[in-house]
Amino acid sequence: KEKCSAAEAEYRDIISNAASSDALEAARVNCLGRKGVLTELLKNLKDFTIEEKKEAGPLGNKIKKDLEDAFYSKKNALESAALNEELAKTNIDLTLPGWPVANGHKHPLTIAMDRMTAILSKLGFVWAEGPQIEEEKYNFDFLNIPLHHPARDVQDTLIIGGGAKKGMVLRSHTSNVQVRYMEKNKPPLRIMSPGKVFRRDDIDASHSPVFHQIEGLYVDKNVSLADLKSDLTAFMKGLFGNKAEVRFRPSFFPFTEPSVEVDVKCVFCDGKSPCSFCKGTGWKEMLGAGIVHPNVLRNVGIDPEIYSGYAFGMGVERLAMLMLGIKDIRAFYENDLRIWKQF
Ligand SMILES: CNC(=O)COc1cccc(Nc2cc(Cl)ccn2)c1
Repeated sequence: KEKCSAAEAEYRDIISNAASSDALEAARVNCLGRKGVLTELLKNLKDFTIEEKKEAGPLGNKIKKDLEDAFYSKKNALESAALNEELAKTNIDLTLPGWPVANGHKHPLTIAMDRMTAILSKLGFVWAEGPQIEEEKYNFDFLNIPLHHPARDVQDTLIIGGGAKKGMVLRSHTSNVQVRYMEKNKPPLRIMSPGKVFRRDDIDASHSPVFHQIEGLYVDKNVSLADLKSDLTAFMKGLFGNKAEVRFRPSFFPFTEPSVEVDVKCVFCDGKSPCSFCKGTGWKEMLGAGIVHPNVLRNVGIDPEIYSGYAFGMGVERLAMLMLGIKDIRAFYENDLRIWKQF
């Protein structure tokens, strides 16, 4: 009993004065290791009587446990002291938050395009694509746009040079896809053609030489303005919500007769207070449409006596600017993260 207490006192002293974890570990082995001082002392227990063991056993184990705890807590203290000393030397503040990980997201034009094509595909329109560099005949002639039509003037359309590319233009709408599709497929057909289109426009807040459009075309038997009105109303309600009000106004396009402009009631004002969105008219023009002109059907070999169809076209930037409240079309192409981080 005296020897154990003496050993305990001695090692408590060694522990409290231990200057390094190596010295501490060496002392632990000397005391509690296989050949340790205390281990050797406790081996004497086996020669004691049952009575003596009853008292000495628990006492010996308590001393052993207390010393183990003392070694352990001193080891912790030495290590954390060493770490704090290390940290004190550097000026790294470990409590600072980490760098925020910026989550990417789709470009707003892609978001707008996805929304429009998702609604149109639910309305049964199949996605069709075609060339951006197009023959004049598919961009103009087949669409009943006569040679003298201003749309064909060089100031409106980007003409690709002579040589092999003679008579080629950068398409000014995606109608070329519809024309090519009608040449190869017989009615009934119901297609949409999203894509990039080009105009000879100087870039400013509301014009860009490159922008995006979606066109739709439905050709079948007995297609009428009623089909056009119900389908486009569904499309507008899909885009602006079920409560959206839609208005059809007469218009003109060489490739449709009759032609209409489709307006949506202004969502920001009731049309009374002057609002920048609808210029106080209470309505916002969203897309153009019409019944496909019989000449166009004839040009692609579809008999207008048997078949009829409607078509429509809509700008994507226009919708994206409305959806996001963006005033300047150039924002879509300048990739200024200060803008796009807001969405
Ligand atoms: C941005 N686009 C607009 O404001 C108006 O676009 C429109 C209007 C009416 C019809 C069409 N497309 C079309 C295509 C064929 Cl193949 C035949 C007849 N029409 C595009």
